[in-house]
Amino acid sequence: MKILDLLSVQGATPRLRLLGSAVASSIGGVFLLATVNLAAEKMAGEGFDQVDWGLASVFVAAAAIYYYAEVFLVGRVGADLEAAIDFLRVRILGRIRRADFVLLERIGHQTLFESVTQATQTISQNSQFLALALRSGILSVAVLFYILYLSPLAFVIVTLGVSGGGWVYARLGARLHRRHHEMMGEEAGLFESLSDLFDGFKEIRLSSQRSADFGRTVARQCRHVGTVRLDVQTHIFSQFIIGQVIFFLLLAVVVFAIPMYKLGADIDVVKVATAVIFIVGPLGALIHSLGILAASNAAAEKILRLDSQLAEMEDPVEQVEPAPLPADFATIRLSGIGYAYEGAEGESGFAIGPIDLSVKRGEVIFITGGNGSGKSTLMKVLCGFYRPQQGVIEIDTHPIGSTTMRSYRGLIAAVFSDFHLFPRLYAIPPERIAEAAPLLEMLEMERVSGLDGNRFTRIDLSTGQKKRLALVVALLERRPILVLDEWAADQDPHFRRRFYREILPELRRRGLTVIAVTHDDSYFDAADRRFHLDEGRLRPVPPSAAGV
Ligand SMILES: Nc1ncnc2c1ncn2[C@@H]1O[C@H](COP(=O)(O)OP(=O)(O)OP(=O)(O)O)[C@@H](O)[C@H]1O
Repeated sequence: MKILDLLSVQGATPRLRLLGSAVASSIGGVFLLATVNLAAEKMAGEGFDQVDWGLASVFVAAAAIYYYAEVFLVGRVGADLEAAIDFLRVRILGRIRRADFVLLERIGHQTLFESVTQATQTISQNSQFLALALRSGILSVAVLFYILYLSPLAFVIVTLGVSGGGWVYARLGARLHRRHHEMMGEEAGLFESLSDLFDGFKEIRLSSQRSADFGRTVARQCRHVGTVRLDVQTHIFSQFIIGQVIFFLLLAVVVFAIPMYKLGADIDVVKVATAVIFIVGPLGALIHSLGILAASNAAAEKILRLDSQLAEMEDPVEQVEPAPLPADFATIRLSGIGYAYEGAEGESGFAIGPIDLSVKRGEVIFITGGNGSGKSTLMKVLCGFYRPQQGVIEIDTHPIGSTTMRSYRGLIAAVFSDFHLFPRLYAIPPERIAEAAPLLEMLEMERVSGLDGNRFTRIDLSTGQKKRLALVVALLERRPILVLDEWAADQDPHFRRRFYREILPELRRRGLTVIAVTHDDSYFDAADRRFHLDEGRLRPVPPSAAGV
């Protein structure tokens, strides 16, 4: 069971603790049953005015063992599972941070998100059912052994009855599970339609035919959800009733069938009947919790699979101590750089290169190119996310390889076209945060947002405004190379002008090397040099050339 593997992720102790307390709780339970039976037998033989204090003490001790083992079991398993989930979550987040970029892109955002949030939530919410299932299973087996002790024949009969009943009950449970899934699917469809109603409100209002058709579709969905839900509730109720009937049948076999076939001499019917009544609770709990545990088990499998997948994806660059690069470097050089995506089966993927580019420190370089010409791909190679399959990147005479890659990445600050603005500043020392105010002013953001400690006071802004804040963060990092991918595309004409005519020259004055992807042909003169990318090939554009 994957959920048990998950429990042992930090060592075998939690698993042993779980097993130990489940066994203790079951022993307590069986002792309770045996003492009641013994006391009843004594009373039947010696009269009702006799209290056997010895047996009463055993009963109290068994009850105490049962109680404490149960409390410990449920509390401890929850805590152990929670600790295992925390441990794995942190490990997975760390492995994501250190994973190879290309492989991580392949896994996809959705899988990562589901595994780290939804799957862990499913396990946390149902943690007590693991304890319940284990304790109920052991207790049921222990009671069966008690019946075996009372009479081997009764044991065979009850075991057959319990197995048959369990099989019928489990089959009903599987059908219920399927219907439950169906119901969740139908409900998800209904929620999707509801969010369509809000997101597509304008489109729906614009066309009365679409509005009427949408209304009919949603009404049909509502009716269907209602029908499936009713069916699920009926299934739950009939499963419960059938469970009760199976139990009564088992009791009838013990109380009527055994004496009828004159087997009573061999069997103490009253004691066995008490044991059967006693076993019903744990059996019901076992079947119920096994159904719920299936969901936790699937969630545990998902997390553990992702964890081991990520373990194999660790970027080799993260495993070596980075070698430093000269802080006062003069040139970044790309020589014969080539990178190709893996294509679909039998086809070759998009490729860039061979690319030769040499950028002097303090230069402002523009890169232009049509849609799909490979600009973002080149930026990812330049930033060291994609390792070039051919050629070499050099900082002065230092080639960038596994040992220097982390130091190289540390020279670059960037705002990508699909940038993310973090609501707080990470790894910016407190004394440098004061530099944010003039930067916010330079980017005309001082009245829109600001910093409260290391958090932005507002980030629910337009894309252009968020990009300005992302540039503030990039500049606060004080790295010598600034990479901007279509940064000005979302700015209004006034600010775009300000960016090319005032901000870029100011960045140049500060000594920053700027490599910017841009389409703004009115401002091409703001660059020291311009290059054009066409189907993955980079060529220099003479200063006199207008447009592309
Ligand atoms: N992860 C990927 N796997 C396979 N192919 C990719 C991947 N990312 C991009 N491509 C392909 O590479 C080509 C170049 O994409 P890229 O994003 O580098 O171009 P771009 O010049 O930045 O385009 P745009 O200006 O439209 O953003 C496209 O054909 C794209 O489909």
